[in-house]
Amino acid sequence: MILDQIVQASTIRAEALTPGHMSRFADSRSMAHIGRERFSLLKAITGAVDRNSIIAEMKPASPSKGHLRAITDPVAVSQDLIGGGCCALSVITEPAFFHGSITTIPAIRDETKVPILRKDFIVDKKQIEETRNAGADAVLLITAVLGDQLGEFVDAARKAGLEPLVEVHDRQEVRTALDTGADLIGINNRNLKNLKTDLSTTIRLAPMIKRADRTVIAESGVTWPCDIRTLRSYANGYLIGSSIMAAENPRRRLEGFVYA
Ligand SMILES: O=P(O)(O)OC[C@@H](O)[C@@H](O)c1c[nH]c2ccccc12
Repeated sequence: MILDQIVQASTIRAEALTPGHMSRFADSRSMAHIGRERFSLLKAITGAVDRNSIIAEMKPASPSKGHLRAITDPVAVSQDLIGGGCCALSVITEPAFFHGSITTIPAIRDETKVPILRKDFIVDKKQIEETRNAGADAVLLITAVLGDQLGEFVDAARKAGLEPLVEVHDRQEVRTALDTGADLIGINNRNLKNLKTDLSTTIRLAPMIKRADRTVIAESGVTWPCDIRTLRSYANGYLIGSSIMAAENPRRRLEGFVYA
């Protein structure tokens, strides 16, 4: 199963993280911590009034789609997406299966005046510290990966000054996620076991989350503006990667979602 392989590779990388590695992105101007202003993902999602809240994802490749877009100039890509009206950026940092890199975050952070979400398979608390030092504002925590450790990781993220976005895919995972007190819950429409997407996952799970007064992000499989219209009464925001990255003009594709 692909998820097991990705988690295994992430675990090996995380075990190799040393304190020197974790602080290698620290801002030289302020020694231990980066000087970048902080941006709230929750506020960015719930604060948009005249547009849809889109988290645009910088993703070079994926196990399901293969090559999407070479990101040779991350600053240019991120500025293009911000110009297109996204409320936040998601940066995939997983190297082996998604061709991402943690270095993309420090490369763009000083120019980026929207929240930055680090998207990876977090399995070790050392990665939380690494995420903060890289300059991210929020971190993805996957319920299917962390299981009963989820609560601990939510607390660790908050302690590090990061907003956790907790990812779920079924009812049991929603219950686990709600128990941690997480404010932001991402419903992954993609089944990580067979990589198939089904937008009705959001329609099925969102009411449980809204009833608990939490914010819902619809993740994966949003391909066209009509998908936003389908999910509008269920989700507060949308996380979109492949459709934007594979478009000939990513900014224009993003604008279609923002103003759908
Ligand atoms: O490219 P899409 O179908 O728009 O999906 C984006 C995002 O939801 C997807 O990349 C994703 C959701 N959860 C993840 C966990 C790890 C890596 C990637 C992901």
